Amino acid sequence: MARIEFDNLGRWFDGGRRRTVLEGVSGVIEPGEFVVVIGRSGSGKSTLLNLLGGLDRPSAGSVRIDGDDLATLPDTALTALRRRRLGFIFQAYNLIPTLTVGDNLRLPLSLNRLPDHGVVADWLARVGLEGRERDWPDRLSGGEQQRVAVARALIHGPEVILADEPTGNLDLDNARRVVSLLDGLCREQGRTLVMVTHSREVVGLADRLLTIREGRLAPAEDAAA
Ligand SMILES: Nc1ncnc2c1ncn2[C@@H]1O[C@H](COP(=O)(O)OP(=O)(O)OP(=O)(O)O)[C@@H](O)[C@H]1O
Repeated sequence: MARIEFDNLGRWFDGGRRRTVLEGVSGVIEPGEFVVVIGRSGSGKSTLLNLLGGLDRPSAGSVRIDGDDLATLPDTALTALRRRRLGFIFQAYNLIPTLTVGDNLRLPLSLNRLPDHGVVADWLARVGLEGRERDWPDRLSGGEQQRVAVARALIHGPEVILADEPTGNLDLDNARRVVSLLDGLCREQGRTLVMVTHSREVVGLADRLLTIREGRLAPAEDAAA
């Protein structure tokens, strides 16, 4: 299972003047942990998540997954690692609108050369959407679309799930359902879950909290402050 180590991570953007978004962020996420990332709007949470998932490259420092530094992996190896070992969930669901629900779920299977053999139907049942395989994503409610996105993130058996405000567009009931599904499935299968959220309720479910304050990691002892 994947161990994520990040060391002295920095990310800045050079416009007219340099804008530092993250600085000196270090830590380790152990296999099977549920880690929640919190912090004010604009503090750098999504930036950190994108760096951990290899969707963005750091300006300084490193991210290692099982010792492999993402920055030194060739693009093809990084793509393969993201595709096989990571699953992503976003606030806006990001289902492919021109594919049915079933085909959205088949995509990570075919990208990883895994057979379907009832896997899609099985995952739809797990997220409470049995029989919706032939529906188009836009015929589903927001909560249903996000549950498809949960299934799509997990269906190929990735070791790590990275979720960026997965409940940001949902009402409270749907938010609770999506989070308990994700938490339950990840725990049942020993997957690591790293979730950015503004929800205090989600914080209570997590094993550990990372608080980002103006681009830096707050010390653990005052993380809840
Ligand atoms: N490509 C970019 N160029 C310039 N600035 C950027 C870029 N990407 C992000 N930023 C800036 O980095 C800061 C942190 O953004 P980030 O999305 O990580 O914050 P966040 O904590 O996830 O915020 P929110 O809770 O509002 O989603 C913001 O001020 C943002 O404008």
